[in-house]
Amino acid sequence: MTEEISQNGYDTASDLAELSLGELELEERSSLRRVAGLSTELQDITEVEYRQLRLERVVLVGVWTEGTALESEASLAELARLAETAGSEVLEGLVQRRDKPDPATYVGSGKVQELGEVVRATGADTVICDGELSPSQLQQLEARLKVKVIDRTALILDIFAQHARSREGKSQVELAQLQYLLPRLRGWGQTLSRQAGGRAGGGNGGVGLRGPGETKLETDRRRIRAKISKLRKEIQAMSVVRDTKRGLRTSNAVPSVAIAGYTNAGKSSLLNALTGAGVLVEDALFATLDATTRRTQTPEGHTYTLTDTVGFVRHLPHQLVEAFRSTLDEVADADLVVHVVDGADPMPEWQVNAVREVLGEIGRRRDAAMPPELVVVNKTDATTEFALARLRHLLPGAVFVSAHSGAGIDELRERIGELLPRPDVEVDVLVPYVRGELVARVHQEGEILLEEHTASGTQLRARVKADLAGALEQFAVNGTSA
Ligand SMILES: Nc1nc2c(ncn2[C@@H]2O[C@H](COP(=O)(O)OP(=O)(O)OP(=O)(O)O)[C@@H](O)[C@H]2O)c(=O)[nH]1
Ligand SMILES: [Mg+2]
Repeated sequence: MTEEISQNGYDTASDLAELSLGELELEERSSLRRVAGLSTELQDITEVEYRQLRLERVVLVGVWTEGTALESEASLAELARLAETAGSEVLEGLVQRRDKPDPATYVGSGKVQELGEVVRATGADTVICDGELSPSQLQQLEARLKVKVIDRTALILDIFAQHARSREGKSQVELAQLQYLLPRLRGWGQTLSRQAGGRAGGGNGGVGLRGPGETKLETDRRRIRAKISKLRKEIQAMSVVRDTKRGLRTSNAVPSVAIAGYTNAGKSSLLNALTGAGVLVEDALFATLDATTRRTQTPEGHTYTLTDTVGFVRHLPHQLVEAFRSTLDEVADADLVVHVVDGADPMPEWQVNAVREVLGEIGRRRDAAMPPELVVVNKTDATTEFALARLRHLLPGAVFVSAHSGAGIDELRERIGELLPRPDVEVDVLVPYVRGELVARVHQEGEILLEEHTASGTQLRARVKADLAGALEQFAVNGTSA
């Protein structure tokens, strides 16, 4: 039977594995297990009414192929948060232990019936699967369950579609959605047009259906392909503007720091704590989709830029990585990546690995080395000493901060200052007082080794970047400016 698995296939290194596996009987392993505490909690009756108007009622289902029971539940809990972020009400979460997802129906075909019973009992109108399903898996599940079925990828794309604000962000999301839809066009075209019925239009097709809109779903692939290439060109044109802006910053020799990390880790909060930027902070996944750049200074007074970026998630749909290329390039082109980790998360190492995976993917695609990484554990105010000790051990060299209380922020400023590229050209110059702006630049961008005010100007020995060295060359003392 495909649904049974060999016992030693799951002996992971984790010390949790033994305990949780030991508790599970073989038979129970392949059954659908209810994950407790997943249902969306409603605050009061008015909220119930409000939600029922616009929300989907969803049942989540995951296939647990590896790792511990705890991990599989954490994965489904994250899916629940994603579903809620997209505006769904989570009624039930189920996990099936299996070697690998069933090629035909994702969960074992015998379990589809059980799942169907749960769907009917709870009155759900949508099933969300914790993975990326093939077009035919989606089709077959929908046919058997008689409700809409979407996968994790569609869910994440949906959240991005809801949160995109800028024209560039909207185009990027639409590109990703169309790429996702293209191979699924036939299967979805039938079921969607029937099920979405009267709710079509106004971008209100519900979870997984917002964005490109149904009329487009029913057009043929050629038109979608045409739209895809049009969007690609638009995004390309917009990223030229961005590159120019970035180019200006680099030619000014202002080092750049990119803040990357798992969604909801506190990246925007950290940007605010470091610069007082006032960027949107929200307890929601993927609150930030547009990169915000602010200038700030190291404790020594050197200016650098800090850019807040879109958050990552486990199994970030590759269509999004592709579509958000220009945004993610901010990270790849930075002089330093500040990798923010949510210290209060129950499985922070998952977050770290997922983020490093995406960073690695960006690096591979560009075939270039990624900038150095400074790991910052945030939310130290909201976690235990024990969890922090564990993280100190797991992430040597990390800085521990709380964007809320401000603890550790000064140390973080110092560490960033230390890790920024050092100016590498030593100059020995006498700058006339009328060129005070050059002296100011040396103070801002360079490192002063010696400064003296003489009758004919400011005498400076300093380390600066090549472009500033060029501007100072005319004032070199004894012609030794390099
Ligand atoms: N307790 C505590 N909560 C924090 C801290 N920093 C951020 N948060 C909270 O964590 C949530 C997410 O913060 P954001 O700054 O929006 O996180 P983000 O990484 O920018 O999230 P996305 O843009 O959605 O990927 C918010 O509810 C913040 O108030 C902190 O130091 N301590
Ligand atoms: Mg943010």
